[in-house]
Amino acid sequence: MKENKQPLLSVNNLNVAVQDRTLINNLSFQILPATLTCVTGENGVGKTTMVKAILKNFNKNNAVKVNLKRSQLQYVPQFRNIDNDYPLTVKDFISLGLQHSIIPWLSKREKALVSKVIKMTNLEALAKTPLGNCSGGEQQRVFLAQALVSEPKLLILDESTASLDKEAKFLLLDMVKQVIKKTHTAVVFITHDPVLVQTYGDYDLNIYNHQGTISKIKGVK
Ligand SMILES: Nc1ncnc2c1ncn2[C@@H]1O[C@H](COP(=O)(O)OP(=O)(O)OP(=O)(O)O)[C@@H](O)[C@H]1O
Repeated sequence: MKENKQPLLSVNNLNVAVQDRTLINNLSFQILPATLTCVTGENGVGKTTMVKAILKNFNKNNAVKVNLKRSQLQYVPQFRNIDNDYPLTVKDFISLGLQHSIIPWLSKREKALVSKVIKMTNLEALAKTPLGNCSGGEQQRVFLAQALVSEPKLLILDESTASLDKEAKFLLLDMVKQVIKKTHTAVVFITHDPVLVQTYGDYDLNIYNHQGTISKIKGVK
């Protein structure tokens, strides 16, 4: 696939606030295709609120310029409580992420897409398992897969590895890197884990003292 170097997202002097409190002043950065940008900073600096501000301002003004359709941006949120008796199978849960056409059943193309994503996220053996029976690490892979079936160009992962053990964190990020390589999707990954930032990140968008600074991670070409 030929790489396009046009930014998918340009944030220009965005002020991020909750109620009357400004969390980040004049935030500016760009996201290029096929890159992994880590968003870092202490608890409460405004990382999740920044993502919500981007979604809220999506192409409404100059502060958030986006070179994609809304359906091409997927956000995997921080918390999802799946009860042990949650009945949907992994495959059915992933299919819910399809941008549905008018027909109520899955088309041939949609079925093929779901199968491709299940393979890509290494969930073949769990496809018929109820999601409630999956481990935390497996569930995170399923959430990733559900976001991927809509073929996003930009994927935002909010602390997707927070509850995972070390091995599962690395497995998930290995998978994310493979997806980036295969599909040129750009990933924005909110994380508190400096090892993951150094191991997998191309860029670090660090929020500190109400300012956001983006830098290339050492060793990245
Ligand atoms: N709807 C809201 N109303 C009032 N305050 C809010 C609201 N949402 C978030 N906040 C506050 O805004 C601040 C930033 O919250 P946010 O969740 O964006 O931080 P964060 O950097 O993502 O934190 P963490 O790393 O702990 O997830 C916090 O002080 C939080 O309490």
